[in-house]
Amino acid sequence: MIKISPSILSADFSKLAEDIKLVEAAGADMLHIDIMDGHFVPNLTFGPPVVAAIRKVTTLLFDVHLMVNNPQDFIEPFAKAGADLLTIHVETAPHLHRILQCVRELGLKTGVSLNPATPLSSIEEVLGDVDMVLLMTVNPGFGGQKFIPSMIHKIAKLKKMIDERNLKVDIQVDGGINPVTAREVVAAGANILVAGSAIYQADDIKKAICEIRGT
Ligand SMILES: O=C(CO)[C@@H](O)[C@H](O)COP(=O)(O)O
Repeated sequence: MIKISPSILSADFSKLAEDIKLVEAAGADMLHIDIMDGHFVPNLTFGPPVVAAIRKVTTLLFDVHLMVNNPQDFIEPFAKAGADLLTIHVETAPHLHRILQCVRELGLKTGVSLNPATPLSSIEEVLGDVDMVLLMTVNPGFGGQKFIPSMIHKIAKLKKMIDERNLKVDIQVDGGINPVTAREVVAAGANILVAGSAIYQADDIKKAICEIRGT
């Protein structure tokens, strides 16, 4: 089953609650919330108070993607704000195992994310400790970028690593996902697709979600 996680980075922030309800009504499986700090990535987005505020308007699972330096400082605040799944970038966490343990102890699902240039070998030792791996298919920071085709091979390689170890780990992809690239990433092994502009810029959001999911 392919799951769709619309990225609110592409929503209209002046009517964020409304835009979240739109994707919920259109059949989204979860909500992708990009947390950017202006250091790890060259952009700024939301802090815990915004996440706590939107927690009141939807029951969608909150898929919180931390693109911040010092992620250990933000785990508890985002857990309290209502995150369900917290994804940490491997590039930001020298003590990755400890951070993931901390996320799990707070009762949240754990994700680990890799930038396009970061090799899969960096997560070999924690693959058994995560619920999800998020492979960035663009360089993180902005919506509306072009999918990087060489990421298809990386997705397939990760799928093989997971299957060979008989693990149940979701593969999420994020960046440049539209109905065309969605087919390619799913064929390679991805099962959770994040999409921002392809959903929020569509005339018919429900149709866009169905087309990306392939239903
Ligand atoms: O994390 C990011 C960008 O850094 C994404 O979640 C974007 O929001 C995806 O946007 P599209 O590429 O789908 O427009």
